[in-house]
Amino acid sequence: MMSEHLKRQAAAMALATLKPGLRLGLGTGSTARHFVDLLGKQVADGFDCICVPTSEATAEQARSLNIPLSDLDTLDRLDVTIDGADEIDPQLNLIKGAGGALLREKIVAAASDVMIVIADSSKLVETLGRFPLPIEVNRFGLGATRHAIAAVMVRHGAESGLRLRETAPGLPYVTDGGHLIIDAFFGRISQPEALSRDLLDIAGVVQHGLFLKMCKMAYVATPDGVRTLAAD
Ligand SMILES: O=C(CO)[C@H](O)[C@H](O)COP(=O)(O)O
Repeated sequence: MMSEHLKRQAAAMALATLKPGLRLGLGTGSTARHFVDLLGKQVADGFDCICVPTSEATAEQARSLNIPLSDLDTLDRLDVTIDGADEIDPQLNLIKGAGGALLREKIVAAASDVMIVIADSSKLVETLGRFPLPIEVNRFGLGATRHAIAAVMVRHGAESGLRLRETAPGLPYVTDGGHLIIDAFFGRISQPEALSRDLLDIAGVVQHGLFLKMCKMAYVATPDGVRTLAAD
C-alpha cells in the first residue's frame, strides 16, 4: 500500500540519522512499527543502542527482533525518541494517541533530549483538531470526568462531542496503564496551550494527546520524497 511505503521511507530516513550508542525511545503505531522493524535489521548487523518502548506492543515487537530494551527506572534520560503522530501542525505541535499509547509516549518523549516524528504527508494539518483528541482518563469517576471534559469542550467551541473508545460495542478500550480513553471532537483547536491546561485541570484526566513544543524534527514522506521539517 502506498501509505505503508511512505511510512517506511520516513522511518528509514530517521534511522539513517542515528549514530551508534544512543539511548532511544521507540514509539507506537504503524509508522513506528516500520522504524522498529528497520532498527531490528540494523541491530542484527551489530548496531549498538538501548531502547525504551512506549507500549507493550512495541516492546513485544522489539523483543522479537532482539533489540536491547531498558526502562525509565534504569535510564533517567534518553537521547532521541522516534514516534509517529496523528496530526502535525506547521510548528510541529502534534495530536497523538490513536494507538492508545499517548501516556507512555508522552513520558518517553519528555525524558528524551530530542523527539523526532515520522509520518506520511496525510498527517500534516494547518491547525490541530481534524483528528479527535484522545484523552486518557481514570476509570474511577468516569461520568464526572466526561461531564467536566464536555464543559471544557463547550468553552473551547467544540463542534461535535465525545465518545468513550471501545474495542467492541460496550467493551471499553483499556490502555497499557489500565486507563480508558475518551476521544473528543474539538474541530479546529485555536488555543492548544489553554486547552491542554484546562484538560489537565480535570482530576480524572490522566493525560491528553496534545504534544505541544515537544517535537523538534519530523521526517514526512510524500510521493516526491521525504521532507525534513524542523521546529523553530
Ligand atoms: O500516537 C500514536 C499511538 O498512540 C501513534 O504514533 C499515532 O497514532 C500514529 O500512528 P500511525 O503511525 O499508525 O499512523
